[in-house]
Amino acid sequence: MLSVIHVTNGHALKIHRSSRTHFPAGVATMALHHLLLTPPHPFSFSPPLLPLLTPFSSSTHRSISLLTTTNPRPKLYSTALRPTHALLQTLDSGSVPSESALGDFSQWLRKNGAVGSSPPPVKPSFVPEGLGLVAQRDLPRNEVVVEVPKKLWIDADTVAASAIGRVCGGLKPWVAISLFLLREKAMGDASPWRPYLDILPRQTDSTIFWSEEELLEIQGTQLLSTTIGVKEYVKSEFDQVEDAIIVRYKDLFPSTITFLDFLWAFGILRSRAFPRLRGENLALIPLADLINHSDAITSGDPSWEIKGKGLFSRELIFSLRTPVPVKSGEQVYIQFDLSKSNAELALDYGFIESRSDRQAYTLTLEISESDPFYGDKLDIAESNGLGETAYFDIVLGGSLPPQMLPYLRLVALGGTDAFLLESIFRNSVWGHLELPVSRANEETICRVVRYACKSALSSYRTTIQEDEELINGGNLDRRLRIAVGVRAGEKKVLNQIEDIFRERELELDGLEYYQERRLKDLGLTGEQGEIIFWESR
Ligand SMILES: C[S@@+](CC[C@H](N)C(=O)[O-])C[C@H]1O[C@@H](n2cnc3c(N)ncnc32)[C@H](O)[C@@H]1O
Repeated sequence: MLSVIHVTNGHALKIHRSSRTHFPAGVATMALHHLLLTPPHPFSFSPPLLPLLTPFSSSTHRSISLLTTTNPRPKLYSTALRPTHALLQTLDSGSVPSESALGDFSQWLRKNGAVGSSPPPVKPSFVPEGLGLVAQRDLPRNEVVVEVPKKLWIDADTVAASAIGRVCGGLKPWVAISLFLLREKAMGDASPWRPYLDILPRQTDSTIFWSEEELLEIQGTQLLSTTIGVKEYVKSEFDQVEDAIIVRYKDLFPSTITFLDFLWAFGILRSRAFPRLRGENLALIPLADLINHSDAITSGDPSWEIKGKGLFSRELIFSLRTPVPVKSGEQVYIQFDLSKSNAELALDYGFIESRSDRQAYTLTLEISESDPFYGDKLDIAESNGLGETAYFDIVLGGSLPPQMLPYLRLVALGGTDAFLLESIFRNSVWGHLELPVSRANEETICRVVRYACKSALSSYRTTIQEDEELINGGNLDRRLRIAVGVRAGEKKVLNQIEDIFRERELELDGLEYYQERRLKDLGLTGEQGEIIFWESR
């Protein structure tokens, strides 16, 4: 899968395109295993998938055909019920429940004590983003808007206490909760969760739900590789659980559960679980999960907490606050996650932002196993918190991650510079790598990175200019807007990286390298860098 660029000193520097959201066959399982098990981390979605130097591969196309949902998007609105908000009219109505379903849900919440004070500060309502929470009076900053008792959460405890609890014991929480949701859904009226399940969208605009045609709009992007990787991961989890649980305990699962059902459940959990309620703590919190995201909320502080209530604080409740004052009739919003890139927002939630620091590209660098200095380089990388593969997220307008240049220099190290790999330098080598090592080494990294960027840029179907014309023209379908925004953002970051290394290449003659620094330290160079000779009589 990896593209290998041969460098002059006889060993190979592997560099390939990747994304924080890429999943190669080999590491997909591991990386994705953490997907819902760990809190979001910039690198939790990082493994490489598509080689940087090859165009969109045919195997990728096969993966898309295999995994793309072909579900027609159902229309749930009658014309009469269609909301009048301008944006809502352009929303795919398949993602919005009926008014009667919303009424039943509100009643269910009241019955189960989930609305808090009376009258409730917010009301679940139709909003441009589907459903949302609308203020019923002026709300000051930090006012609690929703309190949901634990008995209404859907988490591992809910599954354990249910009829399928005894067969879900060893499953990952997200897999167990997915099976629970699908079984309860199939039970219809017999399920106490029906009012909640009925208001969940059939799909979001997450790229995991895009058609093959829609995915073509992100051809060449890291987002596409990630999306395919995620779907492959969900498929592999489904295949396992299908044999081990669904078929084996047929009596517990009276209706067929398909991969697309399972993917729906995955998408629901991914888009609705609050960031710290993932992994082992994964939970769906009905009502609170109707809160939408706004980029106008710039504080990263979580707007919620779990606290004890009732006699001796025994009952746990999920409490959601408004991070800013909200006027009556306006929607309450929170900030979902400041650290997510547009690709992550698109994958998890199905929207993106225009802020430049959401536009990112992940370079994946690797120490080749065929490198004659593989062992030494790996040892040095590991001593500095990196590994055989390292992922570097580069943000539009931001500088290169501090460890990227030393790692690049390490990977490219060889020839007459290889002495730095000897064990006597082990404690100081990283310090040396933080500065240019030699002209040959610095030239190699510039050449390789520039080549990698150009190759990546050549795999997109459109130019930045074409994308910008589309964006400025307006009237784009929501998914196309996401596609165009993400592909334009990736290309801008790639151009930025290319520019950095082009400029550096022009400065190669003016840089100070290891040998000059060393001579200087020993007092063997003059003011102008000339070498001082001693003549013996
Ligand atoms: C936690 S749920 C919020 C409730 C959701 N609107 C619904 O109808 O059930 C997150 C989902 O809401 C939608 N959403 C939230 N904030 C959004 C925004 N700023 N722009 C577009 N869609 C948004 C996306 O579909 C996202 O996956």
